[in-house]
Order: sequence, then structure tokens, then C-alpha cells
Amino acid sequence: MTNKRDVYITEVALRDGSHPLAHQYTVEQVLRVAKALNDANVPYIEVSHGDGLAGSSLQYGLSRTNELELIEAAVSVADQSKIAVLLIPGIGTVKELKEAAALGAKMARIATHVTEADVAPQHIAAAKELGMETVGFLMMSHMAETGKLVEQAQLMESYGADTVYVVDSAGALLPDQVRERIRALKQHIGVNIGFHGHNNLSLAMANSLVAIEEGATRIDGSVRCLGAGAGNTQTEVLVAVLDRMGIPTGIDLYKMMDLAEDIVAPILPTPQEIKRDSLVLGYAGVYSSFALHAKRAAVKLGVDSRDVLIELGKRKVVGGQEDMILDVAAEIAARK
Ligand SMILES: CC[C@H](O)CC(=O)C(=O)O
Ligand SMILES: [Mn+2]
Repeated sequence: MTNKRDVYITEVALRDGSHPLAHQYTVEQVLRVAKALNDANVPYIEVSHGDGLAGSSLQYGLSRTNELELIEAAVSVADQSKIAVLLIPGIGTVKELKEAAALGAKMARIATHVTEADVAPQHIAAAKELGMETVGFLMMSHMAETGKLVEQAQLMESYGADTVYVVDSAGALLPDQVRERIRALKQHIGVNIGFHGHNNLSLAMANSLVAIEEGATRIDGSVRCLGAGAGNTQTEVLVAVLDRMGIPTGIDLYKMMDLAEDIVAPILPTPQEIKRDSLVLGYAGVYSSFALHAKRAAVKLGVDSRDVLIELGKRKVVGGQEDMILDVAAEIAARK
């Protein structure tokens, strides 16, 4: 294991993985996973409610454990890794950011819909003032043409973001679309570029590699694919693939494999496979975090969850519109 890293991986299972677990992480689970990630020398570990700081609510799902306790637990076992938090302006506020920073979080990822970067300046500035490394996280990037994405990334850069991410929230982007987007960002912004994929069309690994080829140096992964929908680029596999390609990540492969198998697999309610619903997320371009909500609504109203997801895709529903899921399921039920 070396500290030389050409690609910096952020492990998101303790945040994105909160979605398939219906936000039921316990302190004990977070301690075990974060300690193993730290021991494997993962540079960044993200810990928050699935929808970011202050996400615990009826709209997004109530957390079993206060996320500040989870952040504190992760910080307590991370003497090499930095703990990151996600914040969606409008859900989380500067108050929660300050609380997370006081507990020892060192990176803030400020997430906005891909066309709404202009809601982020206050939060990015606050994170910088708190001495945090700062990321602008452009969600649902498949919904914007490349020119628009570049404009929004430039805004994030102008607010002070150290890194700007292309976020394929729906797992809908095809490799050529990732190539075009990352290439354009490389030409038009001066800060680090990152990529966050979801594996709903089985393209998260391919898309992450294309992003790296085009100059991205920050890639997100979830160990054992523990992320929303079919999960993210599988971290332990990414570490192995990059090692084979001669790209150092600084991460211990055996330790990541053991963590995946011995600690994370037993946490999963069902294995993270590409199931009907996750495939439809990618196919229809719907937020991966909608999967569980759509399943519940479909069961409640006796409809096919795929029909609900396809309709949500047609209506271009975005994060924050979770209440639409039940409405759409009810409309489909009424038409039957
Ligand atoms: C709802 C927030 C979302 O899970 C953030 C994220 O990881 C994504 O957009 O993919
Ligand atoms: Mn995600």
C-alpha cells in the first residue's frame, strides 16, 4: 500500500447506501465500516442521511440514528481517511454544516440539480470558511446538454468549489455521453473533476473509466455496490481494475475485499443486483433514490412499479419531488 494516488476515491456506502437501507444505519455498523475503510486507506468516506444532512424526514425517510452520531462515530475511527458530508441546499442548511464540521467532517459536497448550481454559493462559502475541502455535486447530469453542464460547473468553480462532479444520479448516462461531458469540463474549468455513477444499466465501471481517461481524478464508489438503485461503481472492483491499469489509488485491495464480504454483505437486506426496478431507473432516467419509494407506492396502490418509474421519467421529476411518486402511482391505479 502506498500513499501515491492518481485517482482519489470517495466511498459513499455510508451515505448513498443509506437509501436501500431505508436510512436505518446503526452506530455499530458505521463504526465497523468506517474503521475498515480507514484501515484500507480510502481517502474520503462520506457519511450522512441518503439525501444529505438534515434529510431525515417523512418526505425522504426517517433515519434510525441521528446522522450527527454517525458522523461522530466515523470520525472517531478515521485517523487517515477524511470524513465527507453531503448537503443539498434547501434540505440541509449552514447550521448542519457547522455541526458536522465541529464533529470533525473535513469535506463538504454541496449537491444541486444539474441546472441549479446557483443555489450553492452560500453553502460553498460557508464550507470554505469552516476550512473544509469543497465539492460542487451536479446531480442528474444526464438531464442537461453538455453546454449547460459546463456553465453550471463554471458557476460551482466561481463559488470556490475545489472539485466539480458530474453525477449520474439515475445511472442513465452512456459512455460516450460521459466522455463528452468530462472532456468539455476539462477544457472549461480549472478545478478537479469528479464522476459519481450508478450501475442501473451496468455501466458504472465503464463510465468511471471513461471519466478517468478524459481527466477526472475523483471517482465515487460504493463497497459491494451499497448505493441507491443498483448501487454505484463497486469500490473494491474499481480498486482492482485501476491497479491493473497502473493507476494508483493508495487503497489496500485485500482489505477492501474483506470489508465487502465480511462486514458489508451481512448488512444488505438483499444483494445489490440489477433488478427490474433498478434497470428501469437507468432506462427511464429516474433518480436512483426513488427506487424504494416507488416500490412502496406501487405495492400500496396495486400497480407495477416499473410503470410508475417510466411515468416519473417522462415527467422529468427531480430530487425533492418525492411526493409525486405516490400521486403518479394513484393516477396509474385510477386508469386501470
Ligand atoms: C438524493 C441525493 C442523492 O442520493 C445524491 C446522489 O448520490 C446522486 O444524485 O446520485
Ligand atoms: Mn448517488
